[in-house]
Amino acid sequence: MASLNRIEADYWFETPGDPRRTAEVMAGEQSSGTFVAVPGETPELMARAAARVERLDLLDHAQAPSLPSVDPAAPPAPGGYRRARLTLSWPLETTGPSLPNLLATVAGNLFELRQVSGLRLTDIRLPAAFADAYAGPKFGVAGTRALAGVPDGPLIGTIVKPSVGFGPEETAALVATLAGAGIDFIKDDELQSDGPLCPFEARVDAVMRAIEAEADRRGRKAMFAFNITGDLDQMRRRHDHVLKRGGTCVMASLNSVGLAGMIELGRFTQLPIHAHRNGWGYLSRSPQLGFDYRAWHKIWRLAGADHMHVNGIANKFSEPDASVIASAQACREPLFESRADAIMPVFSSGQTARQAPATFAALGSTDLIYAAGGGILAHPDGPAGGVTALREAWEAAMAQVPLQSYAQTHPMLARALERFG
Ligand SMILES: O=C(O)[C@H](O)COP(=O)(O)O
Ligand SMILES: [Mg+2]
Repeated sequence: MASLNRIEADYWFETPGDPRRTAEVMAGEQSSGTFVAVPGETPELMARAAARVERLDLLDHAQAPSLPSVDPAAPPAPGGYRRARLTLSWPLETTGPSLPNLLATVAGNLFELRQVSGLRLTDIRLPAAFADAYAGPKFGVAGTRALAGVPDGPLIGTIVKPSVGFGPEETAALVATLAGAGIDFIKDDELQSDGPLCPFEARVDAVMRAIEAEADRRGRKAMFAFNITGDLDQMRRRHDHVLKRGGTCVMASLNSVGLAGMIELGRFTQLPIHAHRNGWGYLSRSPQLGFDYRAWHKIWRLAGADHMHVNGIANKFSEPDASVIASAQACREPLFESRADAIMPVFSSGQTARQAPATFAALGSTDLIYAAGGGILAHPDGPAGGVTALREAWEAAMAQVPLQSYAQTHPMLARALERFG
């Protein structure tokens, strides 16, 4: 982010009223003002504390409001619903470099304002004081590669599936097979943490025995992201247990642990944090409401996320490919000029060998974790065949050889293409 002494936030919004007046309402609501003038809101106070409208670009009109209004029976706005792009700024002095208070400021009581019929936070830019206050990712791309022993190329990964139901030993047996096949990365599914069916510590112990045994043979330790999602004490205890057993990654569900949870984990951790974004749909699925990933991910990355989920090309959800790639590219851009803080985008959701070429072509980089759950485990020759097939798919993608041609001399890839056609 550029060097600034004000916080900046970009929005897309839609309004039945005058866009300039709406922008001023947003700035007022989120700084010194309220719905009516109050004593003390002097020009001097506003000069030091008020949010400022930095830029307003008018866009198209919509015939109908994108979001329901307070009075659904109200007649349509005579001139239609004007859309606009807006940049607001705030003096750093009002919030200080505090992520939770930043969130309440740039994404607080805005989305429900009656003056808007659509509102989306599209980006944020922060003063360097935030870089002093938050260390950001401790491992990022380089640290993850070093711990996983993968100096270049994608990290080929999977998710333990069935997501829940296996006990510790069944999980470890699957992990032994995957590690034996040369996988780089495995994660718990977000549904698996510390239930009685698969207690956390027993799972870590069994899985790490399998991983260490394979690491002794191969000289390279597969990275397993153990899901430590819980309250603060639980997360600290689980982190320490993973560390003690030689594990190299912990995972947390961002929307479950919340921002304070992630900040605390970011400060505490001695391991990379694999940040799962489950729940993202309720923050983003309507294009006229919520967040762009570019804005949202910056907050969690600054809090300490080293890997962040971005969905995947031709995913099993509803997100278009262009949006997935924009998210992944955002993870690769530095947050601050003063430090290298790129993080690993995690492509995951219905990924198979098939999407490797398009992913590589669109991203133009192999700094990613490519995690295929069903796409590895449901391979006709079993999970080991799935790992081999996915690696072959990426070899083909990087060499720009069509998958079908490469499959002629790579039977595991050929079987994957048949299975996931
Ligand atoms: O947590 C995840 O990333 C998903 O469970 C992905 O699973 P899938 O590869 O089987 O879709
Ligand atoms: Mg999952």
